[in-house]
Amino acid sequence: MDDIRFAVLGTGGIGRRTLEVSQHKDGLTAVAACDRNGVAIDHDGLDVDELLAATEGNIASGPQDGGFDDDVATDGGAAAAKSDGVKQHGEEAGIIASEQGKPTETPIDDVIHESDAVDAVLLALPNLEHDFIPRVAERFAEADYEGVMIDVLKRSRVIGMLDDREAKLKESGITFVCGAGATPGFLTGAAALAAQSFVEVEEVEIWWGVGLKSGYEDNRGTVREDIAHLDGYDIETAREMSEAEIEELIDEHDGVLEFHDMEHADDVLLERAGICDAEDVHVGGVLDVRSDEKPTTTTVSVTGTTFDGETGTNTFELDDVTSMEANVNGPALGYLKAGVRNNRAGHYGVFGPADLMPGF
Ligand SMILES: NC(=O)c1ccc[n+]([C@@H]2O[C@H](COP(=O)([O-])OP(=O)(O)OC[C@H]3O[C@@H](n4cnc5c(N)ncnc54)[C@H](O)[C@@H]3O)[C@@H](O)[C@H]2O)c1
Repeated sequence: MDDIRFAVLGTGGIGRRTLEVSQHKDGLTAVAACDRNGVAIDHDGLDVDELLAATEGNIASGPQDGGFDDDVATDGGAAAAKSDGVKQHGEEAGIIASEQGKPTETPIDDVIHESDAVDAVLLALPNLEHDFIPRVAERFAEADYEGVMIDVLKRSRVIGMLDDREAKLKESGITFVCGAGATPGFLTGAAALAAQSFVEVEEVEIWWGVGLKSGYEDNRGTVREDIAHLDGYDIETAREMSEAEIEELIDEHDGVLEFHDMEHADDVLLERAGICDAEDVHVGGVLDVRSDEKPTTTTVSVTGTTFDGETGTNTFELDDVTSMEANVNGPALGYLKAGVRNNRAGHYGVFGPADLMPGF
């Protein structure tokens, strides 16, 4: 495939790693990156090493602003976080610490402005407002962007919000690949593949384990969103929590959070690919922020009936040594490349990870 020029929106825990992993893949050139405070653009290719070094331990994390009609980078809770002494927040954080970065109040619009020279945009933005990512997609469509957009969002309900905008995206020439991280994403694709033995799928069980000790500082955005899946919490309460409140909650659980029946889009993404009903998909897992070792092995189990009447369970298992960062960003970039192949073939609209696997 020809060289792919790509942009990353959001250079927090995930976006930084996307840039890093892209250096190990053929044909990918990062030409733009932004966070809430700044933007870096170089059509000949960003100096990724410099950008990563400048933002190491210094990401502009925290809840995104709620301003949907523009992308004014208000502090969105970062001031509260700063007063808690968390180093990666504050006015000087993130991309503007890089010599390639420029401060801006309109980081996403600045990337949209350059999007004629961009083949793919990876959205590693927070999902603490359900329609934030769909609205960003719409803004690219309104600017007649032609190319790929891909996100690593988790919440089931967001897929419908993207589908609602599909006509606009198609008209613009956008191939939007949604839910293409680890889960949903990698594991959704694995479930679609595992389902091929069966003519009828009864159940899909996804059980993940993540150990984040050395990556905890960099992944606070993800941890905050995961907290919204605990009993008694939702996206609004998680968004409003101070860093101190999050630490308190983590202390109460001795650093280990266990999740059941998560609203993960694997369910709707498998249903829209015709594999099973959304209600037959169950996602849960264990997050340990005090150990690098996975607290449990990540597995995908697909139970179904074969054409000749046998009932069986196909299981896909990740090695415990593969990190969350490897399992989100490798697949995200793989799905980005699959998206570009489709876009160049004129396939526009909204696609899930299971749509890019063998059909069912
Ligand atoms: N599907 C999966 O397997 C999977 C796994 C991990 C994380 N995620 C998701 O990835 C997303 C990113 O997580 P993270 O840990 O990198 O978060 P983070 O908080 O570390 O990073 C978010 C980035 O977005 C930027 N940002 C916020 N508001 C912005 C705005 N208005 N304009 C421009 N930039 C803005 C921030 O400055 C930051 O750089 C989350 O939604 C998380 O749930 C998905």
